[in-house]
Amino acid sequence: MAKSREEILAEIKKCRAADLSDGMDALGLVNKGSMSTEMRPIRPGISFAGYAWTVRLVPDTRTHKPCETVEEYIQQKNDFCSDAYSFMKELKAQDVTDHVLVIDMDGYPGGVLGSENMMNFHIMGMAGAIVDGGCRDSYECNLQKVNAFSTKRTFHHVTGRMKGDGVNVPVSCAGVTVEPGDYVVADDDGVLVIPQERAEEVVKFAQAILKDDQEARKSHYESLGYQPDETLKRI
Ligand SMILES: O=C([O-])CC(=O)C(=O)O
Ligand SMILES: [Mg+2]
Repeated sequence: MAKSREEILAEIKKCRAADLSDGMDALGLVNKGSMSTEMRPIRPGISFAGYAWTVRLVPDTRTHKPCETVEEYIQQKNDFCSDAYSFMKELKAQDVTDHVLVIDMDGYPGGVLGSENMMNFHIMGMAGAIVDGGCRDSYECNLQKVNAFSTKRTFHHVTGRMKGDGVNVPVSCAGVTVEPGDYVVADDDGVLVIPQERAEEVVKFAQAILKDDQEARKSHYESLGYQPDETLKRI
Protein backbone atom coordinates (compact mmCIF):
# COMPACT_ATOMS: atom_id res chain seq x y z
CA MET A 1 0.00 0.00 0.00
CA ALA A 2 1.29 3.44 -0.90
CA LYS A 3 2.50 5.50 2.06
CA SER A 4 0.74 8.71 3.10
CA ARG A 5 2.39 12.09 2.58
CA GLU A 6 2.89 12.34 6.34
CA GLU A 7 4.62 8.95 6.49
CA ILE A 8 6.88 9.87 3.58
CA LEU A 9 7.80 13.20 5.18
CA ALA A 10 8.57 11.51 8.50
CA GLU A 11 10.97 9.16 6.69
CA ILE A 12 12.54 11.97 4.67
CA LYS A 13 13.22 13.89 7.89
CA LYS A 14 15.41 11.07 9.18
CA CYS A 15 17.65 11.13 6.09
CA ARG A 16 20.39 13.53 5.11
CA ALA A 17 20.11 15.50 1.87
CA ALA A 18 23.08 13.39 0.71
CA ASP A 19 21.18 10.09 1.13
CA LEU A 20 18.15 11.48 -0.67
CA SER A 21 20.31 12.85 -3.47
CA ASP A 22 21.84 9.38 -3.85
CA GLY A 23 18.29 8.03 -3.93
CA MET A 24 17.47 10.44 -6.76
CA ASP A 25 20.62 9.25 -8.60
CA ALA A 26 19.44 5.65 -8.15
CA LEU A 27 16.25 6.51 -10.05
CA GLY A 28 18.15 8.30 -12.82
CA LEU A 29 17.00 11.71 -11.54
CA VAL A 30 20.60 12.90 -11.52
CA ASN A 31 20.91 16.59 -10.45
CA LYS A 32 17.19 17.05 -11.10
CA GLY A 33 16.23 18.53 -7.73
CA SER A 34 19.58 20.05 -6.78
CA MET A 35 19.39 23.78 -6.10
CA SER A 36 22.45 25.83 -7.06
CA THR A 37 25.33 25.90 -4.58
CA GLU A 38 24.56 29.61 -4.04
CA MET A 39 21.59 28.50 -1.94
CA ARG A 40 23.04 28.44 1.59
CA PRO A 41 21.76 28.29 5.18
CA ILE A 42 22.11 31.54 7.11
CA ARG A 43 24.17 29.66 9.73
CA PRO A 44 25.62 26.16 10.05
CA GLY A 45 23.50 23.37 11.49
CA ILE A 46 20.07 24.28 10.07
CA SER A 47 18.22 21.26 8.77
CA PHE A 48 14.56 20.81 7.88
CA ALA A 49 12.20 19.18 5.41
CA GLY A 50 8.62 19.88 4.39
CA TYR A 51 6.11 20.38 1.61
CA ALA A 52 6.78 23.23 -0.80
CA TRP A 53 4.50 26.27 -0.49
CA THR A 54 5.57 28.44 -3.41
CA VAL A 55 5.60 32.17 -4.09
CA ARG A 56 6.75 34.01 -7.20
CA LEU A 57 7.87 37.64 -7.05
CA VAL A 58 8.83 39.72 -10.09
CA PRO A 59 10.51 43.14 -10.37
CA ASP A 60 8.30 46.07 -9.42
CA THR A 61 8.26 48.73 -12.10
CA ARG A 62 7.49 51.51 -9.60
CA THR A 63 10.31 53.18 -7.70
CA HIS A 64 10.53 54.91 -4.33
CA LYS A 65 9.53 58.58 -4.49
CA PRO A 66 11.53 60.93 -2.27
CA CYS A 67 9.48 61.54 0.90
CA GLU A 68 9.36 64.63 3.07
CA THR A 69 7.71 63.12 6.10
CA VAL A 70 7.94 59.81 7.93
CA GLU A 71 4.17 59.38 7.46
CA GLU A 72 4.59 59.74 3.71
CA TYR A 73 7.38 57.14 3.71
CA ILE A 74 5.32 54.70 5.80
CA GLN A 75 2.37 55.11 3.48
CA GLN A 76 4.58 54.39 0.45
CA LYS A 77 6.21 51.40 2.17
CA ASN A 78 2.80 49.96 3.12
CA ASP A 79 1.59 50.33 -0.49
CA PHE A 80 4.66 48.47 -1.79
CA CYS A 81 4.34 45.88 1.02
CA SER A 82 0.77 45.04 0.13
CA ASP A 83 2.08 43.90 -3.28
CA ALA A 84 5.33 42.18 -2.31
CA TYR A 85 3.75 40.44 0.68
CA SER A 86 0.34 39.72 -0.83
CA PHE A 87 1.17 36.02 -0.28
CA MET A 88 0.84 36.53 3.50
CA LYS A 89 -2.94 36.64 3.20
CA GLU A 90 -3.08 33.14 1.66
CA LEU A 91 -0.46 31.81 4.08
CA LYS A 92 -2.49 32.99 7.06
CA ALA A 93 -5.69 31.47 5.66
CA GLN A 94 -4.20 27.97 5.36
CA ASP A 95 -2.75 25.32 7.62
CA VAL A 96 0.92 25.55 6.63
CA THR A 97 2.31 23.27 9.31
CA ASP A 98 5.30 21.31 7.99
CA HIS A 99 5.44 23.42 4.83
CA VAL A 100 8.52 25.15 3.46
CA LEU A 101 8.10 28.61 1.99
CA VAL A 102 9.86 28.59 -1.39
CA ILE A 103 10.24 32.06 -2.89
CA ASP A 104 11.33 32.57 -6.47
CA MET A 105 12.62 36.08 -7.12
CA ASP A 106 15.15 35.06 -9.74
CA GLY A 107 18.16 35.87 -7.56
CA TYR A 108 17.23 39.52 -6.98
CA PRO A 109 18.97 40.78 -3.81
CA GLY A 110 15.88 42.12 -2.01
CA GLY A 111 15.47 41.02 1.60
CA VAL A 112 12.08 39.33 1.47
CA LEU A 113 13.03 37.24 4.52
CA GLY A 114 13.85 39.10 7.72
CA SER A 115 13.94 38.66 11.47
CA GLU A 116 10.29 39.67 11.92
CA ASN A 117 8.56 37.62 9.23
CA MET A 118 10.78 34.57 9.78
CA MET A 119 9.49 34.37 13.37
CA ASN A 120 5.97 34.73 12.04
CA PHE A 121 6.50 31.73 9.69
CA HIS A 122 7.87 29.78 12.65
CA ILE A 123 4.77 30.64 14.74
CA MET A 124 2.60 29.39 11.83
CA GLY A 125 4.34 26.01 12.11
CA MET A 126 6.33 26.24 8.87
CA ALA A 127 9.46 24.11 8.69
CA GLY A 128 11.53 26.93 7.15
CA ALA A 129 11.91 29.30 4.22
CA ILE A 130 14.05 29.26 1.11
CA VAL A 131 14.52 32.19 -1.22
CA ASP A 132 16.33 32.60 -4.52
CA GLY A 133 16.90 36.16 -3.42
CA GLY A 134 17.77 37.92 -0.20
CA CYS A 135 17.55 37.45 3.55
CA ARG A 136 18.25 40.43 5.82
CA ASP A 137 18.55 41.11 9.55
CA SER A 138 21.04 38.25 9.58
CA TYR A 139 22.25 38.80 13.15
CA GLU A 140 18.74 38.64 14.62
CA CYS A 141 17.66 35.76 12.38
CA ASN A 142 20.55 33.72 13.77
CA LEU A 143 19.94 34.83 17.36
CA GLN A 144 16.30 33.74 16.97
CA LYS A 145 17.44 30.45 15.39
CA VAL A 146 15.00 30.75 12.49
CA ASN A 147 15.34 28.37 9.55
CA ALA A 148 16.24 30.40 6.46
CA PHE A 149 18.19 29.60 3.32
CA SER A 150 18.93 32.20 0.67
CA THR A 151 21.12 32.81 -2.36
CA LYS A 152 21.85 36.38 -1.20
CA ARG A 153 22.38 38.30 2.05
CA THR A 154 21.41 41.92 1.95
CA PHE A 155 20.16 44.91 3.88
CA HIS A 156 17.77 45.93 1.08
CA HIS A 157 14.05 45.80 1.68
CA VAL A 158 12.11 43.83 -0.92
CA THR A 159 9.37 46.45 -1.12
CA GLY A 160 9.55 48.83 -4.03
CA ARG A 161 11.81 46.31 -5.71
CA MET A 162 9.64 43.20 -6.20
CA LYS A 163 5.92 42.51 -6.35
CA GLY A 164 3.71 39.42 -6.09
CA ASP A 165 3.14 37.30 -9.20
CA GLY A 166 1.49 34.15 -7.85
CA VAL A 167 1.27 31.71 -4.96
CA ASN A 168 1.19 27.94 -5.09
CA VAL A 169 2.24 27.92 -8.73
CA PRO A 170 5.22 26.05 -10.18
CA VAL A 171 8.31 28.22 -9.63
CA SER A 172 11.94 28.12 -10.62
CA CYS A 173 14.09 28.44 -7.53
CA ALA A 174 17.92 28.41 -7.70
CA GLY A 175 17.79 26.34 -10.89
CA VAL A 176 15.07 23.86 -9.88
CA THR A 177 11.44 23.77 -10.90
CA VAL A 178 9.42 23.37 -7.71
CA GLU A 179 5.79 22.29 -7.78
CA PRO A 180 3.62 23.10 -4.78
CA GLY A 181 3.63 20.03 -2.52
CA ASP A 182 7.03 18.73 -3.61
CA TYR A 183 9.30 17.67 -0.74
CA VAL A 184 12.01 20.22 0.07
CA VAL A 185 15.00 19.02 2.06
CA ALA A 186 17.54 21.49 3.42
CA ASP A 187 20.71 20.89 5.41
CA ASP A 188 24.30 22.11 5.57
CA ASP A 189 25.00 20.54 2.17
CA GLY A 190 22.29 22.55 0.36
CA VAL A 191 18.71 22.20 -0.80
CA LEU A 192 17.20 19.24 -2.64
CA VAL A 193 13.69 19.08 -4.09
CA ILE A 194 12.10 15.66 -4.43
CA PRO A 195 9.14 15.43 -6.83
CA GLN A 196 6.11 14.25 -4.85
CA GLU A 197 5.30 11.42 -7.26
CA ARG A 198 8.79 9.87 -6.89
CA ALA A 199 9.35 10.52 -3.17
CA GLU A 200 8.40 7.09 -1.87
CA GLU A 201 10.87 5.38 -4.20
CA VAL A 202 13.61 7.92 -3.42
CA VAL A 203 13.17 7.28 0.30
CA LYS A 204 13.46 3.52 -0.16
CA PHE A 205 16.94 3.88 -1.71
CA ALA A 206 17.97 6.69 0.66
CA GLN A 207 17.19 4.57 3.73
CA ALA A 208 19.30 1.68 2.45
CA ILE A 209 22.18 4.08 1.70
CA LEU A 210 21.91 5.72 5.13
CA LYS A 211 21.79 2.34 6.90
CA ASP A 212 25.04 1.22 5.23
CA ASP A 213 26.68 4.55 5.98
CA GLN A 214 25.66 4.40 9.66
CA GLU A 215 27.15 0.94 10.03
CA ALA A 216 30.44 1.91 8.37
CA ARG A 217 30.72 5.11 10.43
CA LYS A 218 29.83 3.25 13.62
CA SER A 219 32.78 0.92 13.13
CA HIS A 220 35.07 3.94 12.44
CA TYR A 221 33.85 5.53 15.67
CA GLU A 222 34.78 2.31 17.50
CA SER A 223 38.24 2.18 15.88
CA LEU A 224 38.86 5.79 16.88
CA GLY A 225 37.40 5.43 20.38
CA TYR A 226 34.70 8.05 19.72
CA GLN A 227 31.49 8.09 21.76
CA PRO A 228 28.45 7.25 19.56
CA ASP A 229 26.30 10.29 18.76
CA GLU A 230 22.84 10.86 17.31
CA THR A 231 24.13 10.62 13.71
CA LEU A 232 24.56 6.90 14.22
CA LYS A 233 20.90 6.55 15.18
CA ARG A 234 19.03 8.34 12.41
CA ILE A 235 17.27 5.13 11.42
O1 LIG B 1 9.99 43.91 7.10
C1 LIG B 1 10.05 43.13 6.15
O2 LIG B 1 9.22 43.12 5.27
C2 LIG B 1 11.21 42.23 6.02
C3 LIG B 1 11.98 42.27 7.24
O3 LIG B 1 12.93 43.00 7.37
C4 LIG B 1 11.52 41.47 8.40
O4 LIG B 1 10.59 40.65 8.27
O5 LIG B 1 12.10 41.64 9.47
MG1 LIG C 1 13.39 43.42 9.50
